[in-house]
Amino acid sequence: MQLTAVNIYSFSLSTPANCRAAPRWAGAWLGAAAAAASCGSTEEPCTGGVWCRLCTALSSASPPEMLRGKRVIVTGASSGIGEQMAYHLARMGAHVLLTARTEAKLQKVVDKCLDLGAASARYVSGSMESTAFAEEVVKEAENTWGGLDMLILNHIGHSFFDFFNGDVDHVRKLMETNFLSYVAMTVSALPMLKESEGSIVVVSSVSGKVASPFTAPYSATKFALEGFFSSLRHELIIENVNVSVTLCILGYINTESAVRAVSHVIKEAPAPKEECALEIIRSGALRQRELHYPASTVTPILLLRDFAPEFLDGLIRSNMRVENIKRAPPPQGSGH
Ligand SMILES: NC(=O)C1=CN([C@@H]2O[C@H](COP(=O)(O)OP(=O)(O)OC[C@H]3O[C@@H](n4cnc5c(N)ncnc54)[C@H](OP(=O)(O)O)[C@@H]3O)[C@@H](O)[C@H]2O)C=CC1
Ligand SMILES: C[C@H](CCC(=O)NCCS(=O)(=O)O)[C@H]1CC[C@H]2[C@@H]3C(=O)C[C@@H]4C[C@H](O)CC[C@]4(C)[C@H]3CC[C@]12C
Repeated sequence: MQLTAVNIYSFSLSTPANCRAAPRWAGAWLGAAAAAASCGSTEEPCTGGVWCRLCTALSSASPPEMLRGKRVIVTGASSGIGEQMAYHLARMGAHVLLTARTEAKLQKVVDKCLDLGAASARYVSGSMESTAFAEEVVKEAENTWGGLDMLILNHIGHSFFDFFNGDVDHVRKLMETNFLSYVAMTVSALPMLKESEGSIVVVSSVSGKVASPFTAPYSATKFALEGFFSSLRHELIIENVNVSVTLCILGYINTESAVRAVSHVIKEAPAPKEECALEIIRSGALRQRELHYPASTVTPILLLRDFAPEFLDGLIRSNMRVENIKRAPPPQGSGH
């Protein structure tokens, strides 16, 4: 096996020539030498997806050198997984533009990013309920950097883990925050991403693939992301546009807001946000189609969805302490 290794965080990364996903980023980010490398494997031709054994082996690597000096927007970066992504990117020497609503938290994250070694770090605060703000964030990147390499769409608006109470306004607001703003940022960023042959990373959930109780509005926004960005991926490929779209399918992660919302109901232990954040960055840098994290729970769920959907539905309900859900009152005028 002949591999081109790239300096790595704690592992090593190689670029196989028979991997359809690799030459794209290898050519653009690592130079012709890396792109010409070959792993020589004839065992399993790569599909460019998460199922390729070769890619899976390679994905035990982290891509910090690939991100050095790259210009990255991270949304929802004031807490949780977004905050952790900002720190990883900073350690990798990227330029980061962070956004969320709470200015005080963003300032702290920016300060820490600078301490950790970010090439530069700044923030724009505002609410993604407005597509005008979503566009403003991308404009800020254009004005500051004159380009963009990676757009990480991660924020979510507040939702409830509860029976759906008939609040249509909440569903509309959540669609605007969790879905429409993602579309608006992508539209504004595409010219710069085409220019840099960059990447779009969409942070979604198992809830965007399989519905569970108590997440109706949230789940709807995540299913919408899958439909929109999977269609967009097709169109970019048809038009030979070298911008990758990575959809991150996450299970339960130990962020404060998630643990607060569901720990009294969900029996399983959450996966660590730090590792999750690193996996998201890696999957984007490697231009993977999808990330499943943690794979040990997400991958079996997706298999059961296709082969035994009713069994899966029963399993989902039986893994919840439904008796611990305290119904919130319906909104006024909902007729419930
Ligand atoms: N944690 C989990 O178990 C899972 C998470 N995911 C996904 O991972 C991503 C991150 O989740 P997680 O880290 O847990 O979330 P957090 O609640 O920790 O973070 C949410 C972020 O979004 C920001 N935000 C909230 N409302 C708005 C708004 N209206 N406009 C702009 N920004 C806003 C928050 O900052 P501020 O309040 O300052 O605006 C914060 O930075 C989400 O896409 C989520 O769906 C998927 C599966 C599981
Ligand atoms: C209910 C959680 C959303 C909490 C929230 O409102 N965050 C924003 C806070 S802020 O406005 O103050 O900033 C849900 C977020 C992630 C969900 C979990 C998930 O996506 C994975 C699982 C999917 C499965 O279908 C249901 C259980 C999940 C653990 C799911 C539970 C609800 C969330 C924690």
